[in-house]
Amino acid sequence: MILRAHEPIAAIATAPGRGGIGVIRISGRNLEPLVVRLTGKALQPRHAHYLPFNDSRGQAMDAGIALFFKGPQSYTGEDVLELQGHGGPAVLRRVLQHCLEAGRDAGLRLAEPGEFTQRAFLNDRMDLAQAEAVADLVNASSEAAARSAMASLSGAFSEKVNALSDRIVRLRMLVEATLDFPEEEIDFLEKYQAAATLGGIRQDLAALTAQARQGMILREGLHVVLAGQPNVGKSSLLNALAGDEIAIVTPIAGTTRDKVIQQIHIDGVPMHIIDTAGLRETEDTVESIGIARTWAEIEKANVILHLQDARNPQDALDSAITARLPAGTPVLKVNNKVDLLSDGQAPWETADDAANNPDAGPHRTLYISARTGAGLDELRRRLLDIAGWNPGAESPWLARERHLAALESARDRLAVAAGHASHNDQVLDLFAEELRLAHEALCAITGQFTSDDLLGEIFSSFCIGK
Ligand SMILES: Nc1nc2c(c(=O)[nH]1)N(C=O)[C@@H](CNc1ccc(C(=O)N[C@@H](CCC(=O)O)C(=O)O)cc1)CN2
Ligand SMILES: Nc1nc2c(ncn2[C@@H]2O[C@H](COP(=O)(O)OP(=O)(O)OP(=O)(O)O)[C@@H](O)[C@H]2O)c(=O)[nH]1
Ligand SMILES: [K+]
Repeated sequence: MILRAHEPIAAIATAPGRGGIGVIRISGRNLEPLVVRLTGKALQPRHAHYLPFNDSRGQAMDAGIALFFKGPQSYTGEDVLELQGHGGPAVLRRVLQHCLEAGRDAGLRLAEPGEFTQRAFLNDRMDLAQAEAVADLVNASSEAAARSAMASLSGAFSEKVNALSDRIVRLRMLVEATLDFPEEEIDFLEKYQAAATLGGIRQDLAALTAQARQGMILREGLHVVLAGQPNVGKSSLLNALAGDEIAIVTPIAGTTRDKVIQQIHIDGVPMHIIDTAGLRETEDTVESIGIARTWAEIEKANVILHLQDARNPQDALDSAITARLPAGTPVLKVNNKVDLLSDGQAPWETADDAANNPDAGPHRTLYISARTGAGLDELRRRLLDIAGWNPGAESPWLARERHLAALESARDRLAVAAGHASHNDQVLDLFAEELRLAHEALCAITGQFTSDDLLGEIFSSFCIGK
C-alpha cells in the first residue's frame, strides 16, 4: 500500500464482469488537462456530458457519460473524473488502458485497493471509522448489516465516540489546570465532582461498548461448528439450516471427509455453519486427516453444536468427545433424529415444547430433527442468544474488532483513573495521565492517531476502485 502519495490514480470502479454500466474513476490534484485530453473539452463540474470515449487515433471505444468533480467538492477531495460507459469487461479495460496512456506524463497509475477512500480519509472528507464503514457497506451480507454500516458511514458512531472523547478532554483540562496551580490542588477532585463526572463517562462508554459489540456480531458473524460422531446428521442439519443441499448426506458413516462451510443468516445475523468429518477412531488415512481438521475447527469455533443421535445419546464415544472440547467455548448438545424416537422414548411430547424439557437452563440439551425440521426454530433462537445478540436492540452501527479493542482499552484506563480518584489529590498527575491514554484510545477509532501500518492494513482489504 502506497501511503500519502499524490500521483493521479485510476481504476475500474464497478464490479468485474458484465453490468449495465461500468465506471472508470480517476482522482488527482489537477486533472483538467487530462480531462480535456480524454474527452476533447473542458467539462463543467458536476454536469453529465454524453460524449464518445476516443482512443489515441480518434476512434470511439465507447460512448458514455463523463462527470467531472472539481476538488475539494468530490469523494476523494481531489479532482475526480468519472467515465461511465457500457459495463463490459473488455471495453472497460480498453478505456482504462487508454486513460493510463493519456495520463502517463502526469504520473497517472492504477489505484491500489481502497486508495480512493484512503485519499478521502487523508483529505479529511471522512474519518477512519467512516472509511471502514464504506468497505463494510459494500461487504454487508444482510440488510441489517447494510443498515448499520450506513449509519456508521453517516458518522453516527464517530459522533458518539467524539462526544465521549470531548468529555474526557474537558475533565483532563481541569485536572491539568489544577496541576499548574498546585496551591489550588487541594480538594480538586471534590470541588469539580471529578469522580461523578468520570462515573458518568464510564457509564456511557459501557453503553457504547455494548452497542459496538452488537455491531461487531453483525459484521463478523458467528462461527458455529457442527461436531459429533459419524452419521448423527451433521450434514443434514447444515442443509436444513441453509435450506439447500450443500453437504452430502448418506446413511454411510464417514461420508463427510472435509469441512463444508456455509454462511446463513438468522434474523440478519451472519452465521458461518461449519460441517465437519464425524469423529471416531479410524484407520483410513483420508478420514483421519478430515478428523484432525474437525478438531482444528472446533478449536476456532465461537459455538460448538455437539450433535448426537437422540436414540443413543452421550455414549462412551460422546463422553470422550465432550472431554476433549475446549473449555470456554459454548457447547450446545443437540440430540438429532427425534422423529425416530418411539413415543415411550420421547424426552417430551413434542420437540418444540421447551417448557417440558427435563434439563432446563441455558445449556440444556436441544432435541431436533434435521429431517422434519422439529426444534430448529428453538436452535436458531439459542444460537442468537449465545451470540449475545439482543434482538430488541439492533445495533445502530457496524463495528470492528479494532473499535471494540479501543473502547475496551479506554474503559480500562478510566477504571484505573477512577482508582486514582479515590486516593484524593495525591495522584492527580496519574489521574490526568490515564485520562490522556483513554482519550488516545478513543481517537484511534476515528483515526486521529494512526500508524501508516494500520492504515495500510485497513485500506488494503478494500476492493480495487473503492
Ligand atoms: N457515480 C458515483 N456514484 C457514487 C460514488 C462515486 O464516487 N461516483 N461514491 C463513491 O464511493 C458513493 C457516493 N459518495 C460520494 C461522496 C461525496 C461526493 C462529493 O462529491 N462530495 C462533495 C460534494 C457534496 C455535495 O454536493 O453535497 C463534498 O463532500 O464536498 C461524491 C460521492 C456512491 N455513489
Ligand atoms: N430420520 C432421520 N434421519 C436423519 C436425520 N438427520 C439425518 N438423518 C439421516 O442420517 C444419515 C446420516 O446423515 P448425515 O447428515 O450424512 O450425517 P453426518 O453426521 O453428516 O455423517 P458423517 O458424514 O458420517 O459424519 C442419513 O441417512 C440421513 O438421512 C433426522 O433428523 N431424522
Ligand atoms: K455427511
